[in-house]
Amino acid sequence: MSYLKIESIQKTYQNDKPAIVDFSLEIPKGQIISLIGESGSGKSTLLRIIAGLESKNSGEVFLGEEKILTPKEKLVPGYDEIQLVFQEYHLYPNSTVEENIGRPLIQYDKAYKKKRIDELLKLLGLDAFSTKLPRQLSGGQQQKVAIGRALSLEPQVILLDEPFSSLDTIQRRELIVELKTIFKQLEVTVIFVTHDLDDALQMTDSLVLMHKGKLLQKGSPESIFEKPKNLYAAKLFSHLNIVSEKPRTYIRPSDIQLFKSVGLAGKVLEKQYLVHYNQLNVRLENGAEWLVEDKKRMFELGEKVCLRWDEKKEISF
Ligand SMILES: Nc1ncnc2c1ncn2[C@@H]1O[C@H](COP(=O)(O)OP(=O)(O)OP(=O)(O)O)[C@@H](O)[C@H]1O
Repeated sequence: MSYLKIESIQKTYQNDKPAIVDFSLEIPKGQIISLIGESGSGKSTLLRIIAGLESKNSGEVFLGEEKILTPKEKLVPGYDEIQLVFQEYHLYPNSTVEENIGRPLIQYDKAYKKKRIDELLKLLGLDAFSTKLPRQLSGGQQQKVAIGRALSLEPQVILLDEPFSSLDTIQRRELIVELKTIFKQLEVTVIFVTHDLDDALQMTDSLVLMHKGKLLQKGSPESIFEKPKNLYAAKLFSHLNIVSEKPRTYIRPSDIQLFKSVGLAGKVLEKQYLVHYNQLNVRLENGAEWLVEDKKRMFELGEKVCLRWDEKKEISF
């Protein structure tokens, strides 16, 4: 049974084009999904609507049986059960780590508060930093404090709005792996908003693509990679080379094999060393420029290279 149910949400900010267009999605309890979309596609607006922090023109959000009310319908907007975490940590700079985590528990019994803070410090590996101030921590640790604070009220749903964007790649990867384990352990339902496909894939194998306010495609990375719904969905995964003799047909660099002779001939214009291959920019005889992957690092600048691929790998729209 779906736990978080988003039904036909429509949202237009005043005098503007629609930010969310007929968006529906059902997420089972404890599932982690990544919501991917370019800037302005409506991701943050959708999260705020789910959290009950933003008005909408029509549609409903349900958490289990409970209908999520908008700020106009509820005296105190938002829900303890649904917590939003942002890119900016919004920590209290003069409060310690444990004080920051315990902030939402201000009205709770002292003993419970202490127990809950200790649990979260341990869960997040922040025990050693409990009396430190936010500025004494790394970016990744500060974000963990913000997530600890969001977890303090034992929410059912965590909405992560590009929470790792200000961290460097290594910090981000480590934090994603760590948090994924924690979220699974807590059986919390998570929507992870990002514009970075790699981050999304590290977090989950359940993707939702959002484009211009609409749900474009959802499913596993494999299914979207193999059958992208449009050019935007396809390009999220890799560059696409245009197969010029066929209308609206493309081939991915990773699906092209390179040979010294026989195949579509071209000349290496540029060579870029990447971790697993050299990326070549090849000018074909018809003047088109293609990106290909030289996995054996065989070809040099100016050299002739011949390209072949399986037609079944071509993507057409
Ligand atoms: N408070 C607001 N008032 C008016 N328009 C807004 C407001 N917030 C967002 N918008 C508009 O709604 C659309 C969706 O914005 P939103 O921030 O939800 O997208 P996003 O996918 O989260 O983008 P980003 O990745 O840049 O944060 C954009 O056209 C944006 O300009």
